[in-house]
Amino acid sequence: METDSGRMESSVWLGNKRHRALLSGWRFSWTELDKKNRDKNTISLPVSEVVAVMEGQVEIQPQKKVKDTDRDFTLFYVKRSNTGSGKAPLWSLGRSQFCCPSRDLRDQWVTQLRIALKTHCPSRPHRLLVFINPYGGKKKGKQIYHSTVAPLFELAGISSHVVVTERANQARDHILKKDLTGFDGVVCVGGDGMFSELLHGVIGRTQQEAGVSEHDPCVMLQPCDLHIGIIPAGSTDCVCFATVGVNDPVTSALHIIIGDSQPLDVCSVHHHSTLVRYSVSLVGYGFYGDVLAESERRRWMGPLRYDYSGFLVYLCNRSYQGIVQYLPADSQITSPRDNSRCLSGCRVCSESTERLFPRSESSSSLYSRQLGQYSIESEGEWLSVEGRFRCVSLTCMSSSCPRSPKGLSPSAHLADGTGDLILVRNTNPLGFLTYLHRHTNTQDQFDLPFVEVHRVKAVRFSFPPSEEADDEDGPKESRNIPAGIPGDPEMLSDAGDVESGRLGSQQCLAEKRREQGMKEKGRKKRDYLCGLCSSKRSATSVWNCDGEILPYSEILCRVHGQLVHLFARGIEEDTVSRKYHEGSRNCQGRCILHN
Ligand SMILES: Nc1ncnc2c1ncn2[C@@H]1O[C@H](COP(=O)(O)OP(=O)(O)OP(=O)(O)O)[C@@H](O)[C@H]1O
Repeated sequence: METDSGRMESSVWLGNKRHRALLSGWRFSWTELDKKNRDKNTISLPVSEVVAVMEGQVEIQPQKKVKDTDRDFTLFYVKRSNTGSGKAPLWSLGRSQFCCPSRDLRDQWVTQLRIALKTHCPSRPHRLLVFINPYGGKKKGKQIYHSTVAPLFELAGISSHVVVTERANQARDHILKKDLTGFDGVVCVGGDGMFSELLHGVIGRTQQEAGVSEHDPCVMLQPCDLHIGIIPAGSTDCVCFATVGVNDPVTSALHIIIGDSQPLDVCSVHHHSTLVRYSVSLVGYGFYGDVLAESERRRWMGPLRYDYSGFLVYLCNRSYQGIVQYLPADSQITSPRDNSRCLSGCRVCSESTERLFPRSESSSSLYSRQLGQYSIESEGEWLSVEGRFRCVSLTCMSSSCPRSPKGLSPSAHLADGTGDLILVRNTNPLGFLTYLHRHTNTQDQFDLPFVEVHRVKAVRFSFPPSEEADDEDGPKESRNIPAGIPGDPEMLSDAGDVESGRLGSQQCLAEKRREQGMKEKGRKKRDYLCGLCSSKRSATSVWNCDGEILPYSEILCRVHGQLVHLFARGIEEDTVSRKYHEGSRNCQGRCILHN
């Protein structure tokens, strides 16, 4: 046996096999030895992934059993298993039971490992406030928490205060108003709606305490200290998937236990001088707004309502007029088309931490200095795009989900202080279907003539002055001809109208009448299909903000870099993401795989 500060080595037994156990700094390993004392297999893990060290022979699954033997100790740790489906690895609770030659040595191992845990994992939570939505997803929130998560928290020595919600917004109000002294984090057991409640509560409370007005879009919001954990138990768990890589309660619970910390950009949405909501995944107008509005009317259908509504809205074939202004981010740093992916330990995001929070003697004083200087108007040049759009989307993350493993914007970063603005101009139904379908396969959804994507810091959406009250089928269709889009039949026919008008020949007029007749027919067909949707055919859509309908159409969105922290570490690398990088020609060595 050998010990010195932070290092310990000795023989131990696992079952009937002799091993050499070694604790060296931030790693603990055990190596099987053969009869001639030669090394066989080694298992090595970072101390930060040790969940607990217990004296005796301890089991917690299927139920807790403790045999208080003299020479044994049991180690619980994070174990990864590949799902084989290209997703990030699932985490489960690994367990190894060590037998030492003496009780003294056992006690030394337990002490040294616990000291190492304290030294190398200072940010683990000790006390958590947990909100369970009993009606989220398949209504299994309480069961998931009590049978799967609570035993893990107990094993790790985390005490939790559990609130089972009785109404919507109870979790948000609790965080805003109640005393939270002593809590190291808040956790939701539910879906994206529950996460959003915690997000609004945590940001709102932090700004109240700092005396910052959330309504001012130019204000520098105060970053939040209280971490947020998500135990996925909803029908949509996109935020969990995009920040952990899988929707699995055990994986998420283990990330919370070991105190992982993932900063996250948040987008504030304003209408004039009022804060409307915060968003982390999607602020979407047009198609995504219509699908949400449609699905809200069909809540009785359960999770199936999203597919059904998506299908109906697609058939309606709608597009909407608007002006999108955006403040571009520095394109020298990253671009939404650089084929990189924001994975665990992302260099782009950590360099952005340096940019957003440069080291200084007092970070708070730096913050207050920046507060006075920031102005959306003065930051660079706003660019403007006007036209008719199938959808306008802004996302602060890839927004990947099990159905769309690459997400809305595959190269978006979780914490670089930017969002990706995706503009899908009006196109024919087949073109739009191609765009939607590319979210589910490896093809580039931005490589289409009617799609553009920009990395941005802020976005404004408004209507052209003459369009606000107009109906979609009024004369404006011919007034606002979107910029020429090669290969788009619908756009080409509009451009043809203008050309024929200039020639003024009888032949062209006859041609134009024929085309208008066809358009009329097409419109009748669309009107019929729209009749299937419950909503009235309208000149404007609604905004879908992380699954909530916004009450305003004209909005200003601003991205706040690393405003909150989740108990997560981003998506761990898997074989699919490696293929994705290897296939890329534009990577320029910025993605973490090339670090
Ligand atoms: N006890 C409750 N009763 C009614 N609504 C609640 C309750 N607790 C939370 N909510 C609300 O329910 C909404 C949906 O919850 P959650 O996201 O957990 O489940 P979900 O099944 O994924 O949601 P969705 O119905 O949006 O798909 C949230 O917006 C939340 O505000």
